[in-house]
Amino acid sequence: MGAPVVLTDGESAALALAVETLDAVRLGDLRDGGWPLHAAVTARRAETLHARVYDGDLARIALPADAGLDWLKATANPADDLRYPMKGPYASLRGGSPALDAALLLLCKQAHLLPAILIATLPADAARTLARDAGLSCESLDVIGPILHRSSPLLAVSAARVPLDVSEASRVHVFRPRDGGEEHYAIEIGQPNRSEPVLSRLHSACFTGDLAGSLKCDCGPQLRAALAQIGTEGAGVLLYLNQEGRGIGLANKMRAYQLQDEGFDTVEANHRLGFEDDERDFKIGAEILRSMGFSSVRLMTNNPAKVRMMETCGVAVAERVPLRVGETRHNRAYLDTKARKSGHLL
Ligand SMILES: Nc1nc2c(ncn2[C@@H]2O[C@H](COP(=O)(O)OP(=O)(O)OP(=O)(O)O)[C@@H](O)[C@H]2O)c(=O)[nH]1
Ligand SMILES: [Zn+2]
Repeated sequence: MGAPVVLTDGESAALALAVETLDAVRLGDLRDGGWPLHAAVTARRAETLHARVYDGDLARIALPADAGLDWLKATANPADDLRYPMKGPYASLRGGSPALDAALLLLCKQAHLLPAILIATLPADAARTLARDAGLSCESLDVIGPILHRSSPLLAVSAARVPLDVSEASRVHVFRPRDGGEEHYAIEIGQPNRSEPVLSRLHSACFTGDLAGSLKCDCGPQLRAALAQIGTEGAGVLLYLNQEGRGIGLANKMRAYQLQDEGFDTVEANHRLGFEDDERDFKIGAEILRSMGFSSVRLMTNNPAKVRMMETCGVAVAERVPLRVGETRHNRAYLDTKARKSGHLL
């Protein structure tokens, strides 16, 4: 929404705004407050900006006195990186704790905004008063930090029979994270035996591939092939996880596609935007399977990270079932990059 958020760590506080949704009026208000301002970006974005990283996976960047809205937007958004390659030089801050910045960057990612924030630092007492007077959300790092850093427990909300073309004996289950995040779905086909490895697919949402028939990826054919195979075998589960764009959201995936049209590959594009190669939380899939009574799977995937994460989360992978379908001349380079950089198996 672009509303400011106040986050305190006891003594000091950050009054923070996502750069993506910042406007000139709010920037003016923040400058008028007279508090020290800085920006925070992820280490991935800092790398592209040639800013020094002193804080692990993020960088706190000093705000030049004359830095306006354009400077901040360009710092957050790589859309103009090639047109304005000489942004900066950026001076990174060091010393002090970056814990508030880290939590705020996570909040940005969860809102599917570009991970870049403008932060005013002020004493906690003053921040609490300001939040109360202005009706702003005021959170404490003690409370919100642990919630941001772990995945939210899921609630099984509802389930019903939905006859599908691949099998009439299908049920759709809906799961809702308790923190109000995206819902996820499970399609259960037939009556899988809970005491044996279940044929399953963890599918990540891809609006362009699943629904629109995009040739840039292999998601649509993978979705249909997995359902068809489960239907043919007569029993299994397809999890449809709403982690669009490997967890960065559709708006950012389209930004990544724009960068890909400029010549960057799928991994480089994510990094330039400030994201990791893959921002998905694979634990969710394992949790849903366990809650449905499954402890062992025959996992349909080419992605070894999914296999590892399943095992780590207590779901044994009895077999990896390859899922190689949907190669086109548009996605050949994309699939090669995934094999080369993300370890996908061919
Ligand atoms: N950020 C980003 N996401 C993409 C891109 N292309 C596809 N996606 C998303 O990637 C997800 C699918 O992940 P993939 O890496 O293709 O495959 P996987 O799920 O890791 O592995 P498999 O199980 O073998 O399919 C979906 O959420 C897509 O929306 C891209 O270029 N950039
Ligand atoms: Zn896709």
